[in-house]
Amino acid sequence: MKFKPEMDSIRTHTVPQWYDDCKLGIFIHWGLYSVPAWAYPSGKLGTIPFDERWFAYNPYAEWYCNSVRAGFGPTYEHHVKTYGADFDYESFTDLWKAERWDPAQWAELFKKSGARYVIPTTKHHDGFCLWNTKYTDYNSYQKGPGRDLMKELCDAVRSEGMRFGVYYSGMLNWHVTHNAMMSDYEVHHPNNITNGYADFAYNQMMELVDTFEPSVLWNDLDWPLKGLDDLPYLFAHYYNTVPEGVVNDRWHDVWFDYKTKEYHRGDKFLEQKWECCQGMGLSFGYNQVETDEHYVSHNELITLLIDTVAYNGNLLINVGPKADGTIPEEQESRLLYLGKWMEVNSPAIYSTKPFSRQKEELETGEVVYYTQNDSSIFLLVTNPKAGNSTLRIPEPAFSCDFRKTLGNFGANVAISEGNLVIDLLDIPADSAPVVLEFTK
Ligand SMILES: C[C@@H]1N[C@H](CN)[C@@H](O)[C@H](O)[C@@H]1O
Repeated sequence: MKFKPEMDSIRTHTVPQWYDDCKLGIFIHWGLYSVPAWAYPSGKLGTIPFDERWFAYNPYAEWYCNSVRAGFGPTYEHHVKTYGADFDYESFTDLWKAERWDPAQWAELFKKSGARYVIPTTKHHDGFCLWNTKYTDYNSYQKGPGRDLMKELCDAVRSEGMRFGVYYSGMLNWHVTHNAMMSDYEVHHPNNITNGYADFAYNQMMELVDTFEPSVLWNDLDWPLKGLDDLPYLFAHYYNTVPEGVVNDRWHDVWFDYKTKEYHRGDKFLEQKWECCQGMGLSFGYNQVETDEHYVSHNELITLLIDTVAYNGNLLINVGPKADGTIPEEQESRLLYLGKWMEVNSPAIYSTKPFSRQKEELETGEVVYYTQNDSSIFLLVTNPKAGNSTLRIPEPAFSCDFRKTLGNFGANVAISEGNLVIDLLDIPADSAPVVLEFTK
């Protein structure tokens, strides 16, 4: 076995090329919380103080159970009015049927979006498992849909040639703890997390590795503090089982292959491989309260991908399916639009590296990004003006030859008075970002 259960050995693992090259993944938050599918769209993570103002007004619909446990606030009031004060969260297993779910349809849509990996929630904070785990009967095979949702999805994703990863909520399990979490401290120090629970989480993670051989282990929030000594054994087993596997950075700083960001992106890492995850709206789980205005626009989604890739990141964009197994039209429409853009412009995305410059904001309002591969430099112009316009880029970062535009628009390129001058021609109204390729 190449990897031994000791951190000196684990630290020899490197990020496999596939993960660096693929750039775009699909996150899926689907679970019991998809039945009520209700949250107060209070604001983006990072814009609201991480105290009661966040936890009792949580825009994350997948936090429904905790929001109700708060005992006050809009979600609690909605629950009492809709289901009654005595309706406990576990009873949603009787209402979750997934009656319209076709995993092949999901996989086809994700493939069309240009995504190359898919990471579903196998168990979110509520503790309900979406695979036929032997460690609890609180799972989708024994209850609710009566199906091994993860096995069906894994097979469908892989049959479309995409990689399958697993999200697991290691630190939180609200089927085990029963108090409302109303502070960041409580989230990272849940009471009642015993050695027994740490063993449960370890055993489930090992079961996920052996059952699915996932390309990504995406643990969330943190790992049970009583189980930190188990992690070298988990990582060694994982890397020996899945040599091209990667793990994220939410394991109590014990180890990571790549760093993660969630919604707020701040300073990017650039030197360190990273991944940004977020919903298309304010929530990961489907929230029936959200309308199109809460969602990033179609072009903003593409810019999000560009702004991530230009800085050495991957974008893990989330899909929140409805309880019946259908994907909300607003989300499907954005994935198809992204996929159409990728059909033409993916050479500037897949298998690229950051350039010496990543982003420039021009005086005329356009924002220009750069990526590169071994033979080309790509210049990606977000929010280009409709019709014909001229971009002036002072002190250009390169003087190589303009090769072509990617897409149905024209461009004339010249160096003038030390500026790279680009005439963009025939840009449609409300255009998606446009890309020009230069030869090194
Ligand atoms: C991807 C997101 N991670 C946060 C924890 N930072 C979760 O609390 C949230 O529900 C979602 O799963």
